[in-house]
Amino acid sequence: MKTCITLLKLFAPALPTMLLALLAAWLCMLTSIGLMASAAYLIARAALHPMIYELSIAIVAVRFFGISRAVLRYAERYISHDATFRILTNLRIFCYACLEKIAPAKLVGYKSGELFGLLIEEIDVLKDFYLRVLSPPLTAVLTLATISGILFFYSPTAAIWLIMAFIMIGLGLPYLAYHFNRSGSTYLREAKGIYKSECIDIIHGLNDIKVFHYDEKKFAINQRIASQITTQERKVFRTTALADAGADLIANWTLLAILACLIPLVRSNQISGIHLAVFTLAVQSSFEAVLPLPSVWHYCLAGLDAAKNLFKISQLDIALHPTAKTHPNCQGNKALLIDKLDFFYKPDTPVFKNLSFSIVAGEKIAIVGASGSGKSTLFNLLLRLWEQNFGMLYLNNVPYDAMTGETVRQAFRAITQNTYIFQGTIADNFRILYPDCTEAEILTALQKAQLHDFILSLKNGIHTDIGEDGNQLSGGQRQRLAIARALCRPTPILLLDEPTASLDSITAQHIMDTIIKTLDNRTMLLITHDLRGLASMDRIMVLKDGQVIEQGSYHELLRKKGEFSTMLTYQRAL
Ligand SMILES: Nc1ncnc2c1ncn2[C@@H]1O[C@H](COP(=O)(O)OP(=O)(O)OP(=O)(O)O)[C@@H](O)[C@H]1O
Repeated sequence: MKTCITLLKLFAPALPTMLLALLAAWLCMLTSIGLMASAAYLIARAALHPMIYELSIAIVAVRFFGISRAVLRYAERYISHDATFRILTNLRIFCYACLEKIAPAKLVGYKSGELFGLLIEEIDVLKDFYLRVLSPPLTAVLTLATISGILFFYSPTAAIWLIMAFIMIGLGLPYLAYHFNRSGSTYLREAKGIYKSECIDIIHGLNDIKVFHYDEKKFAINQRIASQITTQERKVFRTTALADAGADLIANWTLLAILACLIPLVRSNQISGIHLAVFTLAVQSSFEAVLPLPSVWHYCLAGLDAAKNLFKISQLDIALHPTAKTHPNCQGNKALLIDKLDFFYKPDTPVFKNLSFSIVAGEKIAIVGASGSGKSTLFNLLLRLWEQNFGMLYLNNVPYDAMTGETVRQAFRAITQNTYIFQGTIADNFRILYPDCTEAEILTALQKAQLHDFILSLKNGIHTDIGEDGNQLSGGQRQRLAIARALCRPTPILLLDEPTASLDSITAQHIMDTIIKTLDNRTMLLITHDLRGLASMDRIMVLKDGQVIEQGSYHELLRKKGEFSTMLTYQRAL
């Protein structure tokens, strides 16, 4: 029920268009019935060889209903598709806004196939909810009310037969189809999600699949799921086809029953034989409104399930940022305070326990530590991509809980281990971040990242298409492009997670020198495994078991001969 209400709220902006489309559908159905009735009248009357002028009204009626039916059908399709596209726009914006707020923290349990399904398929199902689920029953009810009302005037029994037939076709058959197919439909939805994840897995892992000769096994798994889906789909469509056939059978038998009610009226001269033909064809034509109903259940269930999945995602945002209410101004140079922070991905394996430290505005800090010690996790918490379990983070003395994730992120620019290069040109990748960015700004940033010469050697320069995730660049070039993008405009705090890991040591050193020069008095946090070039940092923090076990300047730590000094000695020896 709650899902239906939320769904209808999303449909609300398209309500006037939907009502207009419904009116057009109802009028179209009436003109369709009018066409059959006037044609029946014309044929039956013509069979009695009347004077031609006696048929003129019937001829005009046939023309009128014939033309207006086509016009109304066009209008109905046009308006209902307009309503559908309005709904689609609302749903896409809603879904994207929800995903954007909760990614990545609350999406960990989701497979990429499921998310892909959510963005494409589930929204497609919902977009048709009006056309396939809401409109057909409403049109059927309006048509039934009109035709049974007229029929009731001549024969109440015939009207009752018609109402019963509509109920059986519109409710009875859909219920039976639902009953037989419920588990099949649920299975289909789940299996399709798994199938999509498998396909995405194959696309991402194509190289490794080939290298490790995993092709046959992987494709066999995929084929098995695909054939299970086909078998189940066959079952679902068989039931739907049986329900459609049942609907035709009920319609024809009801027509016979109505004829049986009307023939005695002809005998007793209460209606003429011509009227009998008119009623028969009008009733037969009215079934056109109810015949699509047996398949409504299928679309209705699919739509409600899709809506549930979508709204589940919208609920996750409330869980992620429960207390974000104010939007303090976070511009200017920032200081950070991490106070008694606890964090875990899984309750039994904490990443941080009671972690506390502070960063003065303008400080350049390196965070080092063994692999898995929580360095990248710290960045994710600073960027509020994840929420801490206990403790608090402060940005310029403002607690994170008092800000939205978006406000927090405005203070940062980050190069993470998985920085994504968007599909399009080099310039596009800058303009995603800064839409008004000039060519000169892009070139200056590229120069800082030592990518300038390479880009200018390309035929189309910064307008060169670099493919999906920059796959037409080398790993090091992709990394330098990410650095250039982050340095394009000044930002209060720069977070760098191993920004030069795929670069040769000379280029890496040059880039780090440029970054530090560019930053002036702005804050920088650098995660690195390369301990040699850290002398220029104000402070180095060593993370171990979720704690800062050592901190100080490069030379202080060397003198101390603790963890950092040991790590550096090992690295030099290597
Ligand atoms: N999304 C996740 N879900 C569950 N556990 C995770 C997730 N991301 C990281 N972890 C775990 O959290 C711990 C810290 O990981 P993190 O990536 O922060 O380490 P790191 O110090 O950056 O490592 P590296 O130097 O190898 O990049 C690791 O034990 C890792 O297995």
